[in-house]
Amino acid sequence: MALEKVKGLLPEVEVDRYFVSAVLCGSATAILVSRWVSQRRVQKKLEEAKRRRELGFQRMENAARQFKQQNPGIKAAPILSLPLVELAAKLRDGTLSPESVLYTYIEKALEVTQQINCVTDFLPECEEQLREVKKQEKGLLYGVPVSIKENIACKGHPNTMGLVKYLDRPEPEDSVIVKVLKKQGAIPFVRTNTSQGILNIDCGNTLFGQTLNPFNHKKTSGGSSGGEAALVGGGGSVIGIGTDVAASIRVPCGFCGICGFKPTGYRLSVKGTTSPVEGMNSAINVTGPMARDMDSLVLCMKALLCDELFCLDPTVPPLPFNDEIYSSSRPLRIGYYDGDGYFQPSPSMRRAVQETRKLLQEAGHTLIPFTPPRINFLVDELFTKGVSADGCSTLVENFDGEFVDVTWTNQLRCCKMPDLLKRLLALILMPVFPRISRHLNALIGVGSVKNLWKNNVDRMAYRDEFIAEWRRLKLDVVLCPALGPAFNLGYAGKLFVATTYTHLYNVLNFPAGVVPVTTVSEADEEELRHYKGYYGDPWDKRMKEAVQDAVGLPVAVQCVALPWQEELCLRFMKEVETLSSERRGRRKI
Ligand SMILES: CCCCCC/C=C\CCCCCCCC(=O)NCCO
Repeated sequence: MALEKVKGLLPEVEVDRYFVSAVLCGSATAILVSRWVSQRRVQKKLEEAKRRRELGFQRMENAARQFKQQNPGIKAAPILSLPLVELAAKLRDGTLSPESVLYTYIEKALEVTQQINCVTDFLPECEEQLREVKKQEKGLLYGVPVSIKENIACKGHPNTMGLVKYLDRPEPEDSVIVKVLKKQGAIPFVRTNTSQGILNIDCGNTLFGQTLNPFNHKKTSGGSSGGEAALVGGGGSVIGIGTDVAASIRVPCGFCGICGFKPTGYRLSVKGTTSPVEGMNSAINVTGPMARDMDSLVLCMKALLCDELFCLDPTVPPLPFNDEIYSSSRPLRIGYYDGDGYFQPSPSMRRAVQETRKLLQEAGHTLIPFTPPRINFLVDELFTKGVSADGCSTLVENFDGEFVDVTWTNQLRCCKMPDLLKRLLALILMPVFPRISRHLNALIGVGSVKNLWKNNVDRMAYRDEFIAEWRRLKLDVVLCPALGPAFNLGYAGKLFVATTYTHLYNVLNFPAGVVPVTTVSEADEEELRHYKGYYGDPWDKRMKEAVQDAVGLPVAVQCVALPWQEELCLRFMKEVETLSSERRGRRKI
């Protein structure tokens, strides 16, 4: 009846059924064919990139082999075991030649990447740089081979972030950070793997594959600077540079048992580095050093904070490294917390903080409990809503036409959901899983420019509140958990929100770094069996599964200072490193 009525309202037109079916079938075929053609194109590009990558590896392998044959007396082990400070000193005084160090590290990096797939490409121009450094005045990093995360521009190489669409865009010039490193005599020699699109704490993409943890191949190296952390942790590089907008230096460093430092945004240059959501300012993207020990991080920061940096990027404040603050031994007032109220720490994360707190107290510092204010508001309203202010459209566009890596499918599905569905699901989930419901709501974004400005105002107010509490307690620094231990493969891409411990300090824009202090014990593993999480929801269940089977893996703590107090933060990190390594030494006796 109703259909008849509607028909009656429509103008009388002769419809040729065969013609309509032909048009529909033709359109469907055209769509399928064009999709197939574009997938073939992507596939071809992927294969070509893999072939080029292999050729690059072979070329460097040959160069290293040739050098070794010509210099049979050079032993790798004594070079590879030198911490950066000693290595740099030996290079400067001529005890070691830049060639011997570079080719030794090339060989080692090849060996490490064959096991855990952490290097994306070798930089053949490192051989030219080898000749170049000899012509210039010896800098603080004279002759030191340096590894670079793949989203930091090296002239002639694309910043792909594991996305095929960027393969054809070689960078026209080095990033400022790379230029400064070269000015200081360093030799960038490899680029390292990232998560696809660099907004993930895993490290896998369809271009370069999955990077594994150097200590346990069933675990991820973490991300997004996971290639860097795995290479340094595996001994294939003595110093590397990563980027961090939420976790990407600190999480992989924690997972791979090395030190990593995220300075205040703008203290180091990000010119020439690609960010996961270009233009987004709700969490600040930074570059920072990653290395096996604290002295290496400090030497790298000293080298980077030089006139060359201030001249190449005038948006960086001209603040050279302040040795007086770094060298001070004045006792500190240290705030601490072992859980943030959003994601319950794993037993080893909490123990790492508690044991470090005790060591610091015994060393004469004052430890004061500290609670980050309004954590749900910070995570859902300021971080997640801020990062996805555009309803995730910038990020989703990045994945258009790409084969999506398994480490991303879960999260991308959430991001791609129509707003109405996100809202509906959030409503349904609210009574049972309130945390997941709030997250879904946040992924809708802010809706208007006016709301984005309001979000910015809220962020500033939150920062003032945080600083006021810090000041009320007269704190110098804060000690808190670093996410860990390394997740089992397949979990990181489903546990983005476990980055609360780190992304808080990108929203606040405070300097923060991680230092490994302990390893997972049998007792931690046993305690994990009773882990319920703060909410008992599917995320908590996943977290428990993610960190299981980790006995012996490294666990770090996080050290934080107020903005622009990089030197104080590094001093605190160094103290934590010294105290925990002394304790480990005592335990061995
Ligand atoms: C725009 C979509 C947002 C999706 C959901 C946001 C929630 C959590 C995201 C946290 C993931 C952080 C991974 C680490 C990112 C990072 O620091 N990248 C370095 C970039 O230089």
